[in-house]
Amino acid sequence: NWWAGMRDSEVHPLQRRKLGSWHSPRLCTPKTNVMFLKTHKTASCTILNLLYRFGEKHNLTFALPKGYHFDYPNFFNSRSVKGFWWQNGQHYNMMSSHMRFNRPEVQSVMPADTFYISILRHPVSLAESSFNYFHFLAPAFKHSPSFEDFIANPWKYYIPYLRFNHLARNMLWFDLGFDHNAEFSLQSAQSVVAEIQQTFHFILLADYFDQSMVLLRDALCWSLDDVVTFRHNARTNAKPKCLSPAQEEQLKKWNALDWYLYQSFNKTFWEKVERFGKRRMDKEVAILQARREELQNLCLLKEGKPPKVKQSLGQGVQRCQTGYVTMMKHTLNSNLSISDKELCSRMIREEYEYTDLMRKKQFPKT
Ligand SMILES: Nc1ncnc2c1ncn2[C@@H]1O[C@H](COP(=O)(O)OS(=O)(=O)O)[C@@H](OP(=O)(O)O)[C@H]1O
Repeated sequence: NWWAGMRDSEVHPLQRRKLGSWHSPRLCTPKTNVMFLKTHKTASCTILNLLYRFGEKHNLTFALPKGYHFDYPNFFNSRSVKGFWWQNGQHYNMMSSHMRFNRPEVQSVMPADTFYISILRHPVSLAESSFNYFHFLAPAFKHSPSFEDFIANPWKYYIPYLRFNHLARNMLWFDLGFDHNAEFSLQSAQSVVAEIQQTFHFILLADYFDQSMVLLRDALCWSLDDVVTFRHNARTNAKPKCLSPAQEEQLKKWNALDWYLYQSFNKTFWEKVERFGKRRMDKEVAILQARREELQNLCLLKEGKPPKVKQSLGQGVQRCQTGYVTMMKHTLNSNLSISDKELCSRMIREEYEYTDLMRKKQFPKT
């Protein structure tokens, strides 16, 4: 594909038509009002990075928290948006920091034509990531000698409604604003999924990150480089340690609400892929990966590169290890040109630093 590495700006509009779907899926207007519900341990920092980059590039305004989240784990309240009350009638384009979703409050802050997105991850790999990352925060994890012990007998360590214990059980359900300790019933799970489908226009899957980016780009009518990312917030010490099928089943049972949620949106995700076209998807994923590779080679020191993660259409669970986390940090190549340095710095900028920067831009005096 001779155009694989091209930036959109380098492609003449007439050529775009010839290139087909990747460069010009249809005559569309890029969406600039986007609400991203940032769920936990789901590649959400990687998505946040691309949203901040897009916002910065197009001078968009963000509904920002006073710190780095909207008073999490409490339900979102418009009062936790910096400046919302004293800047009466403030219009925001984007909102993307951690929160516990609360639809009416979010809708009171965001414009009516906002495009709502969120991201889920397979509950087995999510639980493992959460156990490692939140080991000292979630009481249930803190009191478990090991992940295996926790899986074998979660009720020994888990007290419902203890602050931060939601990180140990059905945390996606919690982040989406529902009761993560509720008994599973098909009827109520179906009605929650229906409610989420009514609110959110697209639910991405971390396990199929690249496919998610292709669909997101299509839905938002954005350019290729807008959705090319480096992996953020990844562990450096992730040695693979497989869980047995029985342990995986136990985790799915323990997180029955999240498992139902994941299965439901996994189904609709692949229906979307079907409509998009499987061959078209494969082609566009390849283009995305080639561009990421190109940008990694340009931007990152070799030893700072994130590990390659294999993603294939048929594969679900990413099996992992236990232990305590150290996070991967990207390091820029030296001697980049000024413009490349700017581009690369944006791509590696972490959540806190980027949030501070956007806050400074929007509130220069505070
Ligand atoms: N591109 C891409 N594809 C797949 N997975 C990815 C990607 N980017 C980040 N990650 C993984 O997401 C985990 C971090 O998630 P978050 O950024 O949501 O964490 S946080 O809740 O904001 O702390 C963390 O998972 P674990 O490494 O398993 O802990 C990251 O490795």
